Amino acid sequence: MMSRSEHLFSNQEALIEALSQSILANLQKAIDEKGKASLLVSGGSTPKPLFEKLRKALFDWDKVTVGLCDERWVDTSQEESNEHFVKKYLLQEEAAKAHFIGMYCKDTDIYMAQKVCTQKMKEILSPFDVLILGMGTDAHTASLFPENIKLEEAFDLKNENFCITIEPTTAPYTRMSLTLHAILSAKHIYLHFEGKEKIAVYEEAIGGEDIYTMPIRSVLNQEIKEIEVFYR
Ligand SMILES: O=C(O)[C@H](O)[C@@H](O)[C@H](O)[C@H](O)COP(=O)(O)O
Repeated sequence: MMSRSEHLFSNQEALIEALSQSILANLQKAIDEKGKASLLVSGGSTPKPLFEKLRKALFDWDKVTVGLCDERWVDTSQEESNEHFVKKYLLQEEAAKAHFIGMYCKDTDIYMAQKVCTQKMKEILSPFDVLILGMGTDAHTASLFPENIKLEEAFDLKNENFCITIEPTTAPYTRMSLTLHAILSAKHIYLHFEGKEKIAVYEEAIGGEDIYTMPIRSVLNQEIKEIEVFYR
């Protein structure tokens, strides 16, 4: 049976240090095996200090391609864009040498974009080596929001689409999200969250079954892949 491994920290510095070391070690393993690595990251406010740490690491960043777990469908010049966020906080200093493949395609209708994104990700980023998820206090992960009409399709492991459009009813912006199938295809999956409120959400998530009310459960309570939880 696959499991969750939990890494609980008492302060942010120790968490970021351990998480960044673990991520870099797994990227290095991929580079040793196949000469390149892919790193899928999430948006939100939590990853900022992690990105600021990672970007300083002396590493073969030119062998790394960075992609996204989800994107808000706004122009990449806007602060709300995850592409904007990743370019601003991760792809700097040493990590400026990394390659980047975003989800947003300017002149494509978002529903067509599902196909374009899936194709791009399968060709360039897959197999995913390292994937880092976040979690909202409503128990969403990537852009898989609770009680959303698209969740059934997003959770269907026979659905080979990597990307799905979601219109959250509880959060702004139409989104593009990785599907569960895409998330669980990653070799190393991390969940990173911080704060008491999210710890309570996490405890509730691992204690229950309904993945539609708490989408993070689809990742936490499955037996296909191990998930490493870094939290404080
Ligand atoms: O683009 C997004 O919205 C994210 O990828 C999302 O899934 C995020 O990880 C959580 O919302 C947590 O966000 P915070 O770190 O801001 O709480």
